[in-house]
This record gives sequence, C-alpha cells and structure tokens, in this order.
Amino acid sequence: MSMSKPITFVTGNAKKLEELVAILGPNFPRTVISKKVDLPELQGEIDEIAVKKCKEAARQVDGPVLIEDTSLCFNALEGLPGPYIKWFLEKLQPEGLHRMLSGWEDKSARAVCTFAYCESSVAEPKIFQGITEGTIVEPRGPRDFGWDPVFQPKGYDKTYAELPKSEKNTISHRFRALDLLRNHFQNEK
Ligand SMILES: O=P(O)(O)OP(=O)(O)OP(=O)(O)OC[C@H]1O[C@@H](n2cnc3c(O)ncnc32)[C@H](O)[C@@H]1O
Ligand SMILES: [Mg+2]
Repeated sequence: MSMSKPITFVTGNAKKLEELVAILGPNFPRTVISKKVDLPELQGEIDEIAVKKCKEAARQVDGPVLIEDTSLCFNALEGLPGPYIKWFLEKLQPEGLHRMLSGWEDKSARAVCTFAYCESSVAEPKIFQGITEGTIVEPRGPRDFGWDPVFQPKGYDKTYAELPKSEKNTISHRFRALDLLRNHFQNEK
C-alpha cells in the first residue's frame, strides 16, 4: 500500500483537468486531486515557464503539486505565439489564429504540453513534455476547448475539435506528456 501524499493538480482550466483524468484513468499509482487557481501567465522559454509556474503552485499548496502549460507554436513564426497562445486566442478567436498565417505558405505547427511536478516547495520541479505536430486550418468542429478547431494533427483529416475526445486523448500533446509522467510514477513504485 502506498503511503504517498496525493498530488494536487493546480489549474484554472477545467478542460485540462477533464483530459488529465480521462488519460491517466483509474490505474495511475498516485491519487490526484485538483485545485482551481489561476496561476500567473509567465514569459520566457517553455520549460522555464513550467518550472516557475510549478514553484509558484508549490508555494500555494502544501504537498506535491503538478501543473501544466500548453503552447501552440507556429513554425513560420519561429515558434510564436507559443506560451502566449492564450492571449492570442482570447483576442483573435480561432479564425484570427488561422488568419495570422495568411502571409505564409508554411501552416505547420506544434502543440506542446509541458507538465511540471514538484514534491514540495523546496524540491526542484521535474518536467514531462509531449509534442504533437500538425497544421493550422480554418476552424472546424465544436468550440468547447481553446484552439482545438484550428489544429489538425499530422496524418489526420479532422481537427482536434472534430475528433472524438477518446481519439484526441490517444495522440495529443497532453497524452504524450502524461505518458512520460505515468512512466515516471510507475517506475517509482
Ligand atoms: O490554469 P492553467 O493550467 O494555466 O490553464 P490555462 O487555461 O491558463 O492554460 P495555459 O496557460 O496553459 O494556456 C494555454 C491556452 O491554450 C488552451 N489549451 C490548452 N490545452 C489545449 C488543448 O489541448 N486544446 C486546445 N486548446 C488548449 C487553453 O485554453 C489556453 O487558452
Ligand atoms: Mg495559464
């Protein structure tokens, strides 16, 4: 029997939590609870943001914490909007994200999900990152989660939004990151 403390997943985003629960499933070796906090939107390189965000979460929660930060990187734009995608999406809507690339032939993009886990406020965060390659297309499909309508994963003719959740959750940036996280905790036992 494991005596480990529960892990608190700190996020203000209910859809992220929903996907994490669906992807990890019931056999994940640790108990994960969630806490709704809007952590600051930081600047910098992707890994650096995740580390800082995790340290901030660890300051706010007693015990092990998990955070994640999601970037959408347009290759034509040298990786931008990247970690700033939240503001671009909020101001431009999915249509505007697609329009941002109208002057570029290269519509390719990468969805990057970076989890950071910290045992306590004095421990160094560990990073687990997943990347899914795709293309930015005109928005198609339901609008219940962020930029899903404009991201068409490589090898698919549907956007993330058009794919059944169960299928997105087997190929997504978040799935790939959580697969690494799962391996880490399974090997720890
Ligand atoms: O509290 P946190 O966990 O930070 O949640 P957030 O919504 O602020 O999320 P981020 O800072 O990571 O910003 C990422 C943006 O991308 C969106 N997003 C994240 N994962 C996504 C996914 O799998 N599909 C579509 N949009 C996604 C999300 O709604 C944000 O607008
Ligand atoms: Mg955020």
